[in-house]
Amino acid sequence: MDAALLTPEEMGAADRATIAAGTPGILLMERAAAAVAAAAMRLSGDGPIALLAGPGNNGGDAYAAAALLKSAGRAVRLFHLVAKEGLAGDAAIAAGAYDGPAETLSSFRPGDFALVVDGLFGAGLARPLEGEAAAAVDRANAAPVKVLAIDLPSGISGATGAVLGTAVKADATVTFFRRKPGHLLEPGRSYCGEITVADIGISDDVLDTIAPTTFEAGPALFQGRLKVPADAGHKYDRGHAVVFSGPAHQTGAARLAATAALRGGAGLVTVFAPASAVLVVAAQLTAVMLRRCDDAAELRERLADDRLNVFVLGPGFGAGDKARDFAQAVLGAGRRLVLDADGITAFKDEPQALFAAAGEAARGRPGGEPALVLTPHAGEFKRLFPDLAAEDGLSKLDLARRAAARAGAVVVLKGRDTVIAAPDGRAAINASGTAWLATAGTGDVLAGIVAAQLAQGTPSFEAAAAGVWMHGKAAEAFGPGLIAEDLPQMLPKVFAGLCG
Ligand SMILES: NC(=O)C1=CN([C@@H]2O[C@H](COP(=O)(O)OP(=O)(O)OC[C@H]3O[C@@H](n4cnc5c(N)ncnc54)[C@H](OP(=O)(O)O)[C@@H]3O)[C@@H](O)[C@H]2O)[C@@H](O)CC1
Ligand SMILES: [K+]
Repeated sequence: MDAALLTPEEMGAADRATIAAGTPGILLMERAAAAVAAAAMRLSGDGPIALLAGPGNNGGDAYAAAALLKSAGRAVRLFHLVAKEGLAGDAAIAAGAYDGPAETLSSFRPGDFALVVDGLFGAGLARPLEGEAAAAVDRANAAPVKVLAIDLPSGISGATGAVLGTAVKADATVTFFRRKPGHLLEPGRSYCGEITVADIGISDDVLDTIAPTTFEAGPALFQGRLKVPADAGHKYDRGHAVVFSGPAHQTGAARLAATAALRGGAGLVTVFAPASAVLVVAAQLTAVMLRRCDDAAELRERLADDRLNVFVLGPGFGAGDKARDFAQAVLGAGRRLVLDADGITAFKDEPQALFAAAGEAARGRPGGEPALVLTPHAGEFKRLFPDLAAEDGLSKLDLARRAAARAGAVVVLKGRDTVIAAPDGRAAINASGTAWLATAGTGDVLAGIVAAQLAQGTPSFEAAAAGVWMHGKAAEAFGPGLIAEDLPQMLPKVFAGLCG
């Protein structure tokens, strides 16, 4: 449960369960404030600190942090959106215990301070910022002053990462117990700066009843399900992945995916190429094998070999009838399929045919496990799910979840904050990677790495989450100047970090 991300409602439930079990709310607030004060000391040097306090418990944290900083001898001034008398509950108690200077938010001038601590809104943000609060945020953002956000930068939705009205651009954010989706989803992630998760004494046991369904895509989520090569294992224990190549003039994408599948841990990888492309592909492959596969009839013959357990279709393939026929043949044979790029586009006029085949294939698998993994970027997503893409107010998390449920597939909605969603409602947000991943061919590599995890027998949701995370880590390991070909070569480093 270390990977869990809590929605603001789930965080409220964690808070209430902890209070009901005997820890007073004001104690949680004091611990939260202690973590904020420690970060503020670190960030402010010896300079003066402004604390902005909103109308709820986020403001309460600001009052309690102000009291701690003041008693540590620091120069603090507090600016409030609502006077003390307007506060309730723990926030009122914290405000009552603070005896330092407090002024209205309209008199806040960021230039007077070394650090601004943002305690305007956190998990309780319910609508766009406006008026005095929005003006204060805009002043802070325009000034060359460091900002530390309490829980979330004010204006960022904890549930979706969206900016509501305007939002604080923080250098650092201190949150409590577990992060929220808004800390990892863009644009929220870019507004948070460096994120610290403070332990305020909420027990992990509360998660048993909350049963979170959103996670960070990282080892804490998938490591227990990942297959690492066994000491005495045979290459067939690690599966046999097949990547379909396009015609002779576009084989590069399949070769990239195939190399990535091999480096990603598949025991064997074969490229299936049309007769016209066989010589071109053969000239450029070594450990990856090659077979001719011209049409659906030939593919059905090849599918009689049930050691071929995972297929990648789409990179450089062409988005015509053949892509649809091949995808349906693979799913019809009950094999797992990573459908990417042209493979996705091929179904734009009849997505239901794909979803029906995916549903049928899943029903034939143990536990109804999804057989199809879709890896669209935003444009491809729109082709398969135009109504969802057009609907207002859906976060990337909502989009991927709704699509996964409809398609009976694991959906990997790609981007800087890739979301992986399963039909059962679980979703993961990836935070690994660098801006250098936005380059040609990296999607082909991702499809190959995901296929490798599937080939080894990792369940579809975890395999997709692991593949996305590894892909990002490979980019981080390479650093600047990355092109797609560099990613597979970085995978040994990623595995070294994972397997020790
Ligand atoms: N959970 C935990 O374990 C712990 C949580 N802690 C802290 O509590 C924080 C959550 O506190 P919270 O629930 O009081 O919400 P918070 O963000 O302070 O704001 C709610 C207030 O803002 C108002 N309001 C909303 N939007 C607005 C807008 N645009 N413009 C103007 N007003 C707006 C809203 O008004 P209403 O919607 O009711 O009209 C309500 O009055 C959390 O982030 C963390 O810092 C810690 O103390 C330790 C333990
Ligand atoms: K805040």
